[in-house]
Amino acid sequence: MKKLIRGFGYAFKGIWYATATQLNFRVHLVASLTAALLGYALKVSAIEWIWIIFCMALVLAAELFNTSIEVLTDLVSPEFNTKAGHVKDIAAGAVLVTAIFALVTGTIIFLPKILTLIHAA
Ligand SMILES: Nc1ncnc2c1ncn2[C@@H]1O[C@H](COP(=O)(O)OP(=O)(O)OP(=O)(O)O)[C@@H](O)[C@H]1O
Repeated sequence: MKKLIRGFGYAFKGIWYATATQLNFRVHLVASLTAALLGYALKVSAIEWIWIIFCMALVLAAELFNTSIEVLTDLVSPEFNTKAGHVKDIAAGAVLVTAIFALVTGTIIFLPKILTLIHAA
């Protein structure tokens, strides 16, 4: 049990490290909070909540993996190295793919509701 709790501690330490050092991670946190507030305000359905939460988890987890890969790359290859550059670029590309997916999903969920509100006003 103690080991399990210690494991959670390490995981939160990692999340805190990413929050403190990565501007992109903080941007994704703010975007997640904004999506949650929009979801609440626009009374999205249970299925839509699942998609919103899935997008949040996907993007934040991708950003955590990206941060981890950046740290490991800097450790293994502190000097300029073309392959180290590729490793970081590919990891950043993976985050971009998840962020685009989240943006498209958010647009599909929120845009019709926002347009309905605008037309009703
Ligand atoms: N050791 C390296 N060798 C070659 N290219 C690198 C190296 N380190 C970084 N790069 C290039 O610079 C880009 C930015 O790297 P950097 O480590 O600054 O990441 P970042 O996304 O700006 O994150 P952060 O600013 O949080 O460290 C990489 O995507 C890669 O193209």
